[in-house]
Formats: sequence, structure tokens, C-alpha cells
Amino acid sequence: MQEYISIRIFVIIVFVHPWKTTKNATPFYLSGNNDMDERQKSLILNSSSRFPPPQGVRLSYGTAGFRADALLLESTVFRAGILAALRSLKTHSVIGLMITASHNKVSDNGIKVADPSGGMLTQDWEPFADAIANAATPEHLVQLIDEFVKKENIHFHGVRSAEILLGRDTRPSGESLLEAAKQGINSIVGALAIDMGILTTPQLHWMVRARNKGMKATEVDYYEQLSVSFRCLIDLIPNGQKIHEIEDKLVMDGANGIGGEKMEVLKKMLDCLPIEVRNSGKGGGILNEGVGADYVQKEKVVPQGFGFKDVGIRCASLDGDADRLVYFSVPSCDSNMIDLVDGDKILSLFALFIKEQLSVLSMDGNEKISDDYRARFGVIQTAYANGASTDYLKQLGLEIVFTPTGVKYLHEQAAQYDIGIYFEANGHGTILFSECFLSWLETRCNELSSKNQDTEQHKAALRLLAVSKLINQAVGDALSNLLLVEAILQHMGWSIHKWVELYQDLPSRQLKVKVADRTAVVTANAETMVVTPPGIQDAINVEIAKYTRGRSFIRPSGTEDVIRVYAEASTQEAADSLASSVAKLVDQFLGFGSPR
Ligand SMILES: CC(=O)N[C@H]1[C@@H](OP(=O)(O)O)O[C@H](CO)[C@@H](O)[C@@H]1O
Ligand SMILES: [Mg+2]
Repeated sequence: MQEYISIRIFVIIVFVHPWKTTKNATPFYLSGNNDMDERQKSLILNSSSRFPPPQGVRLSYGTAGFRADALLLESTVFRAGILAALRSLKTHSVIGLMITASHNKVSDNGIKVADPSGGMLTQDWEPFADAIANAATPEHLVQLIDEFVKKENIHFHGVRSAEILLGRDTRPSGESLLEAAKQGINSIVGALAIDMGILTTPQLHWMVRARNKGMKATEVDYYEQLSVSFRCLIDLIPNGQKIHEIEDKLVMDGANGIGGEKMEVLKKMLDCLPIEVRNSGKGGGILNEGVGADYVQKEKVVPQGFGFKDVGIRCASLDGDADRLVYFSVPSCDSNMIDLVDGDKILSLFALFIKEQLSVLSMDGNEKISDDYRARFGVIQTAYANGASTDYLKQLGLEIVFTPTGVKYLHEQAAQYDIGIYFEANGHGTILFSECFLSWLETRCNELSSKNQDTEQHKAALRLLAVSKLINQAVGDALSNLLLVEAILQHMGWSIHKWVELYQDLPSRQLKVKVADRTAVVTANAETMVVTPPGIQDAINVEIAKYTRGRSFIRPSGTEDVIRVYAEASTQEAADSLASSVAKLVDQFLGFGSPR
């Protein structure tokens, strides 16, 4: 027996050797409780000594994980690997790790953790993420992990090993950071790292969710689910609705990132949607430079590769990791300005469509019949939502909730509804359906189809079910959102011009101000009000009061070392002027020369 145990331990050492990948690892046991034994501790000590943290830099798990210059990130990514493995042990579920810096410049990179639901890492674990990322020595790192493992009651003994799916975007730094993540994962006994290759961020989140729900979860399954549900929506379009104008092709800007490449694959499975992909990264363009959703939404000008030849055409821009989507059209050859359809207008289009289907579903002819299930339908926005969009949504009679910036807040809020639509103005968003509503919908659909195949009610139920499959339930997904937009525009018979005119955006301006310490700004009321430093909010209010329909707020960015200033007003000049006065206030109160 004694001999048997020592053989087992020997096998363990071979399997978890940090220089090797653990692709073939199987579950095994080190200790039967939530204490890390000496072997586990020395494994972390040894491997982490090869990833010293950068000097003089404090990293924080911000709005969307850790993000910084890629050269600073090896140690952080290694430690995020450890965190992901612990999270998997704790939840007995598959966890995701995505290496991306989204719309940031190509020299940056980042890492974020996908929780078992496919959503963002639970906020409860963020302080631990911050603490281990900044631990100065391997010894301190081990101490923090040891304390956390006890506090969270994480057991290293168990029938399931930890499993982490890894994805990365197209950044050149991704490969070496992936290796660092694997080594972090491999330094936790029983953890298995599975490299899923180069993916869009939403694909990785989708796979994590699908794996944990026991559903088909490969990349091919993802494309199949999207294309089949898209086809279903197209087949349900009322006869005669298709107009010529909208049958024109769509031109998509891939931000020289991963989205273009993936759309080329998806496109082959969509016979009913002509798409031309530009800025796919193959033609030598630089990731996110003068291209992509962030550039288009913030600058409101045509991205590189687009111009007067595209006047009047329906165009879409993705960001570098394909979780944001905006549409635009080029109104004339005379300038490089665009008509922008931002996340707020995508949200409005989705809300209109869902509302229409819900109302058809509850009617029989002209009579309201089905009161047996009242779907709670809500819309979630942030302070960056254009004021005109909020007015429009209110006028549709929808319930609107505001949260702080960051998908983790919006998603959490949307999950409170049977159907919750959330979007950031920058184009990140999705529609969440509750399990309860979906199971009611499936039953209703079966009832309706057994009675009569062709009723409007049945079609509305089928459409809602198709939307729930097309739209990514884990995070905002530019590819699936683009397909839903295309299906709805065809359903409504709308051109992009009709969509642009749904409401008139209030002119707005966003600025960034570098300050000595951005954490000095603390906000409240979904970031619409500054609590500290004292006095600045009153000064901002004085500026706002000078403008018709003036609105302005400031907040510290979670992804860049800046304070963001947002302003809107009745004219562009007024919005620009309000933004610049508020930026001056930020500099006065918080700039490098400010009295602190
Ligand atoms: C004004 C703005 O667009 N802010 C973005 C940006 O966050 P900041 O915390 O503002 O840097 O990146 C986040 C992650 O992609 C996104 O969720 C958020 O909406
Ligand atoms: Mg992104």
C-alpha cells in the first residue's frame, strides 16, 4: 500500500511538471482538504519565479480584465492562469481564459476570465485577481493563494480536475502570453489547459457556456447554430416584405482583427446574405488603427478602406476581438463623415422587433388572449447612451435601467428579466432570455404548432426561439448581432437610411484627460455623479446649465490610464464646448499641477 501511494505521487509529479502541457492529464489527488500541501506550494513557487512581475506597475482587473502593454503582462497572465484553475476547482466547471486587448492598440494585450455561465468572472473574485497580479514575490503569491483557498474552501481533492479553455486574438504577443497562461494553469495540480486557438472573444465565452451546459461546443457547432437560426429567421419573413434596396450587399470592416477571418468562414454557410469583408488583417493593415468599431463610433468618420465608392451602402464595423458592432453609411462624397448607427440604435432595433413578436404572441386575431405568461422585458443602458435613444425607448413604453460602464454590470442587470436587452453605445451588447421564459415559449410553440402551423402567433414564437439561439447568451457578439440586425432589417423591409432616421442622435463628444491619479475620482448613480474630489460635480453642473439639453459626466477609465469626459447638447459646437470646459475642470482638480 505504501509503495502504491509513492508511485501515485511520482506519476503526479511527471504530469504536472510546469514545462509540459497537461493536455493528457487526468484527475488525480494531492490532498484531501483545502490546505495546499508542500508539493503544490513548491510547484507554484518554482513556476512563478520564472514570471517576475514588472517593477513599479500596479495592475488591476478593470472593466474587462487586465489590460496593459503586452511587454508588461507575462507575469499577470501566468497568475490569471492560476486563478482560472482555482475558479474551475471551486465551481467544478469549465472556465475560459481569453487573451485579448479588444480595441486597444496592437502593442497592448490583456487577459480576462470567463465564468462557468460564459459571462465575466464573478466580481467577488476581482480583489483576489488584483492581489495576486501585484504580489511582489513568489512567496507572497503562494501565501495569498493559500489564504484564498482556505477562505473559499477550494478542494484540491476531487473527482473532477480543473479544465480551462484558452483563446487568443490575432495580436503577435498572444502566442508567448498563451504559453505563460498554460504554465500558470499547469502549476495547479489537476488543472487541464486546452488551447482552442485564435478565436473571437465571444466564441470562447460561447464555448465555455456550451461545455458547461453539456451542449455541442466546437467552433463548427458555433457556426452551425448561428447559420441555422439566421436561416430560420429569414424563412419566417412575411411574404413581400423584401425590398430591393436592402438586398444590396453589406460591407464589413473587420478592424484588421479576428472578426474578418471568422466572418469569411461563417459567410460560406449563409447563402442568403451577400457580405464583402474589408480590413480582414490580410492586406497588411494594422489592428484597430484607423479602422474598427471603436474608431468609427468615437471619431464618426469612415474607416480606412472605405470611401466615396461606398456612398449609400450598408456598412458595419467590428472591433479587434469581434465583441462590438456598429453600422454606418457614407452619406456623400464630399466629406469623410458618416451616418453612425451605434449600439443604442442596434438596441432600439432589437427592442422594436422583440416587442412586436411579444405582442403578436399575446394576440389571436385582434383579441388579446394569452395572459398566462407576462414576459418581463427590460432594457439596460449606461450613461454613455445617447439621450435621444433613451427618450425613444421610453416612448416605446419600455422599462429602462442604467448601470455603470462595463459589460459585467449590464449583463447582470439584463439577467434579471425574462428578456433583457443590454447595449453599450460603443456596440457591445446582447439579448438575454431567462430559462423560465424559454421553456414556456417552447411549450407554447408546440401547442400552437399542434393546432395550426400557419398562425402569426406560431411564427412569432418561432422567431423568438430563433433569436434566442442566434444571439450569444454569454456576451455581446458582433458576428451573431450582425446576423440578427440583417434578419430584422429584412423582416421590417428597412434600409440603413430608414434605421438611421429612427431618431436623431443628440450631438455628443468624448474626451480623455491624463491625470496624476485617476483612482481619485469616485462616482455614484451609475457614474452620472462625482462624489470625490469634492467640489468638481458642482463645477460640472455650472457648465452643464449653460447649454440647451446639456448633459456631461466624468469617470475613470477601467481600461486606460485616463479620465473620460462625456458631453452632449443640442448642437455639435455646444457638445464640443461643454466637453472641453469639463475637461479643463478635470485638469484643474486632478491634473499634474492640481493641488492634491
Ligand atoms: C466609453 C467606453 O466606450 N468605455 C469602454 C471601455 O471601458 P473604459 O472603462 O471606459 O475604459 O472598454 C470597456 C471594455 O471593452 C467597455 O466595456 C467600455 O464601454
Ligand atoms: Mg472588444
